[in-house]
Amino acid sequence: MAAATLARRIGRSGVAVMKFKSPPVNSLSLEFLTEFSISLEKLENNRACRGVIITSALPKIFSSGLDITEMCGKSIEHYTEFWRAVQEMWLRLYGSNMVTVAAVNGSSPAGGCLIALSCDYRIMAENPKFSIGLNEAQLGIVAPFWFKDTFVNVVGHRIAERSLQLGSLHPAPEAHKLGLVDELVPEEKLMEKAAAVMAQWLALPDHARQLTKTMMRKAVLDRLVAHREEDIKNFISFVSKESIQKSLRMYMEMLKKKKS
Ligand SMILES: CCCC/C=C\CC(=O)SCCNC(=O)CCNC(=O)[C@H](O)C(C)(C)COP(=O)(O)OP(=O)(O)OC[C@H]1O[C@@H](n2cnc3c(N)ncnc32)[C@H](O)[C@@H]1OP(=O)(O)O
Repeated sequence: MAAATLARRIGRSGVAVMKFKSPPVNSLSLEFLTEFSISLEKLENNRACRGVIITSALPKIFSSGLDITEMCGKSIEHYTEFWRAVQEMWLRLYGSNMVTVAAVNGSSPAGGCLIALSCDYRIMAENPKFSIGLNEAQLGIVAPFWFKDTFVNVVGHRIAERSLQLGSLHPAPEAHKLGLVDELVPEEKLMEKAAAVMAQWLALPDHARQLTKTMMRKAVLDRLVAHREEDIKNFISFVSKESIQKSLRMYMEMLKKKKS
């Protein structure tokens, strides 16, 4: 892979630490997603690895979500490959047998939030400037059903419905109040806390924890597996619309203008 997006380390405790490192904002490009899925697969197949802590090596950003440039002005073939990579990443992470802990050390909109939601436990730095949420509606796009299902499974139907319709990005304290993240800690204590939570989860017998996790998540995972090709077609048809392309271009321009 050309870009070193991730670093991995498996300690004696059987815990890997994955650090997103794709400047400037850890956006989820096709290359990033592919590398992330391959790393997850390798860890999953490594018997020495029982858990993974996911965090960012960049200051202030966990992940800025899907790379919007991958969804702008590209070919049908590219959209197909990109969306399959997004699906693959989620199927691997949400369906992982490992204990997965997100140490959210920065903002985490949309696809970045999905990554955190797909873990077993979320700890966020208690900085009110950091926000998290599925803000797709703000971009004029719609979070697919499996993003929504993952969100509902974490916060419940009512909170998910309101937050999704409004495309809300919740500052860390609000995200904690809503149950979107499980704990807030000072940023400098994030990794120490993640390791302590991991140790607590790993104290249980793997088979019992894994079967329970599968029981809780199987219906949602199976739904995407059964409708994967249809979901790709829906994505292509949606993202190819001129009105959606215009919304995405305007959003990118707004991001650039914000700087000047
Ligand atoms: C049917 C479709 C379903 C799709 C499902 C999911 C959709 C998504 O995940 S869409 C992505 C949603 N993400 C966002 O809305 C976040 C957008 N970004 C931001 O709000 C800010 O960039 C952020 C808070 C993350 C960081 O702020 P800053 O530290 O101030 O950085 P900048 O805003 O200056 O950004 C630096 C640089 O990165 C570019 N950028 C940011 N986000 C993305 C992105 N998601 N994809 C591609 N590029 C991104 C930004 O434009 C800047 O570029 P330059 O101006 O060229 O430096």
